[in-house]
Amino acid sequence: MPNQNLINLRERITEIDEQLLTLLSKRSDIATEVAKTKLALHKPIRDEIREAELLSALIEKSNALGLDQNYIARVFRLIIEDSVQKQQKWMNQELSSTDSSASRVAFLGPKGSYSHLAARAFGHSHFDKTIECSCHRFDDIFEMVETGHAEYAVVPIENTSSGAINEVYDLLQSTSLSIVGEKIMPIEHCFMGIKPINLDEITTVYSHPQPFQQCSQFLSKYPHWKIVYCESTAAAMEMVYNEQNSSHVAIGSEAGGQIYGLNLIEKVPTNQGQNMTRFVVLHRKPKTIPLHIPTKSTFLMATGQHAGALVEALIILKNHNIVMSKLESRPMKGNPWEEMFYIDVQANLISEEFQEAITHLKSETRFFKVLGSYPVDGILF
Ligand SMILES: C=C(O[C@@H]1C=C(C(=O)O)C=C[C@H]1O)C(=O)O
Repeated sequence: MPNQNLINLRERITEIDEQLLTLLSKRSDIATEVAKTKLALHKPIRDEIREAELLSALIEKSNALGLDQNYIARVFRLIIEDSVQKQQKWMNQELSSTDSSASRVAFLGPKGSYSHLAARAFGHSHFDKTIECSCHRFDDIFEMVETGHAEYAVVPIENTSSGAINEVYDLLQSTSLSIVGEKIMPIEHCFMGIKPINLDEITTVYSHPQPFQQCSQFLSKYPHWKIVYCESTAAAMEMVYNEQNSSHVAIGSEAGGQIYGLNLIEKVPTNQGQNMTRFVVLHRKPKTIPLHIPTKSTFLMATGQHAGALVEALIILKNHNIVMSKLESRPMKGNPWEEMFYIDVQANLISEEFQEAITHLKSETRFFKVLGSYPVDGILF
């Protein structure tokens, strides 16, 4: 016979839990109202400043109430994450009911940049009509898609010579968008000019610092060339076109140069034989990829800070026979001494083994989020 005191106490807990549920449901309804307002105001769903203010106020209050602040931070991060997901889902439904036939693709401009070429290649291979949305900054690209001003974003994530593009990794931490494709583009630098000339006729070379760095060995053979740094390879090509001086050339892509009416003079060898950039395609809704298509998935996780925490998480992948193809880490937003891990695996979100691994990983990590499953190298399903 259970003790009456215990029964009474449990009744009180049950009652409080029910009140918590009602409050969570009320909070969630208000979040949908917030999403409606944001859609009307063209604002993105996620507001990191508001989240940080909310969390620090709650942590302060939790101290005063004698509650553990890590526990409170974890609980409220989960509540906020759920609220963001719900709002994004609601916004997706609204936007898909007013979808236009043309697809808008956002990328880092200006036109003629390598990102533009990647966005264009993606658009051409998937839609009848693409509207190109050139943006000045990476966060503008994410915002365009989050707010429904564009359907897809094409952003570079890593380059074989210069490594990870940290700004993009950091934006992936807080975005509500999903990765739905990847595209690996060879980056071939070319001398582009207003007419074909011999290399010894060149006097001035325009480009972005990166191509200069990537081609430095070849360029050192021509020490008399004047080097002029520009904001982008596209800006360099525009400059050469505007000057109409045949001894001035730009280093950029052949296709980018054609946009500015320039001709290919010669390809420029890079110091490292193969120069490639991997782009990812982002969309508001995740895609389901059939199991027979070779698929990759990317997820984020933050492990606990005890010894061997990362190893334990990776062993879960091994135990489920999941091959990891990439591991990157970046400081966690709002918590710079903790690391967020970005992991690419050769697995499909709908596969049984990956689902099982996810269940285990969720129980072993402090934060876990799948960014998406997508066909290997470029084919958007
Ligand atoms: C509800 C909002 O949207 C998002 C969700 C939040 C929350 O659930 O508290 C806070 C900020 C936003 O990232 C909001 O902007 O207030």
